[in-house]
Amino acid sequence: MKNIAIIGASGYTGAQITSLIHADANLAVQGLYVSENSLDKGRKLADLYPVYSHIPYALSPLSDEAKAKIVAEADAVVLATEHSVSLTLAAEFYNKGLAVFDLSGAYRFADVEQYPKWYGFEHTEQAVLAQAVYGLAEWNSEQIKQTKMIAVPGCYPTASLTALKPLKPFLTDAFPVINAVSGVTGAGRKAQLHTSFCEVSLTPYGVLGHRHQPEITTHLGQEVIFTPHLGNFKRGILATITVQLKPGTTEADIAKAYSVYDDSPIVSVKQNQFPKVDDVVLTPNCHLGWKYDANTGYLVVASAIDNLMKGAASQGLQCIKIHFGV
Ligand SMILES: NC(=O)C1=CN([C@@H]2O[C@H](COP(=O)(O)OP(=O)(O)OC[C@H]3O[C@@H](n4cnc5c(N)ncnc54)[C@H](OP(=O)(O)O)[C@@H]3O)[C@@H](O)[C@H]2O)C=CC1
Ligand SMILES: CC(=O)N[C@@H](CCC(=O)OP(=O)(O)O)C(=O)O
Repeated sequence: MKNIAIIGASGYTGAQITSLIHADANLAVQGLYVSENSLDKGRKLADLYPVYSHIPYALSPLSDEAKAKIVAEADAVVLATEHSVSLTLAAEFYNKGLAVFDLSGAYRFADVEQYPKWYGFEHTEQAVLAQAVYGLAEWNSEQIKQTKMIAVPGCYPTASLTALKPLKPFLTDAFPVINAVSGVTGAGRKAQLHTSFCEVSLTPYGVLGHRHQPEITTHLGQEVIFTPHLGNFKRGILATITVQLKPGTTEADIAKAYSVYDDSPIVSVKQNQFPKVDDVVLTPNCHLGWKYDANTGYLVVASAIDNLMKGAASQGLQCIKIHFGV
């Protein structure tokens, strides 16, 4: 049995991963934590989310005593906190010997120069960063076993990289074009004008400047054009990707490339049939669908995930289970 502390447990991804860990026979919840001055400290998770009425734990403030208790009792921490909070907490717990599963972007780039540009801070924890592995579970399982610092990928990069990585041998210099729509939970639980009911419609944002563009580029090893959109639904991401493949690439080549997922219980692939967000919401699954025009060399592949599940919490759980071998 592995004991897991969840920090940021009152947020959308934190509550989701709490429910997954609570349901797992090989894992136990050491405790749920929020910031020291949180308005929710002392409240039960079930009071915030009645859907989790079966989960008995209350939210504790992350005081120095709470941190000492985590170090004494837990095997790992999940950080479901914003990037700058994860930056320091990850190093604190990693340096005390715990495994760290960070859902934020604070450890996803090996190159420290990316952080001021995309996250607005200097990376102050370079020794820990050097140990970090990108937790794209289907691709990096060996490294996830071997390090205690796992940077769980972002939601859009998970959808995009799962679709594009098998195609790597067939890519040319032409940038894949990724158009992706996310549900509003992607922006987290805190109140913000642009995510309020009357404001949400369907619109692109972060055009030619979203931090997930360099994340996808880095972990694909190829430049991409990435345009996210906010849609008027709660959960889920649909990424539709258009890419021109090397001359001579055949349908059989593409089918063979995607057969890398044949044994995956999570990723399923269909030819000439496209996924729907509703079919993956509340599941850990990624559904891919592709169609290829051999005359022009253009391939369209669509990738659907639940942003809070495969895009964060269930991928975090995959990483925990791979890391601990449970
Ligand atoms: N939402 C999504 O679809 C995805 C999110 N992510 C990433 O996961 C992380 C969490 O996102 P999300 O769940 O949406 O965020 P939320 O805003 O919903 O939740 C943030 C949580 O962090 C807590 N928190 C804030 N400050 C501190 C602190 N100093 N110490 C301890 N806890 C703190 C908050 O509680 P309180 O303020 O009351 O203390 C809350 O529980 C972010 O880095 C996000 O970028 C990654 C993939 C997908
Ligand atoms: C709809 C929405 O706002 N989505 C978030 C992405 C959430 C996520 O995956 O991101 P991290 O890289 O922050 O972990 C955004 O565009 O910033």
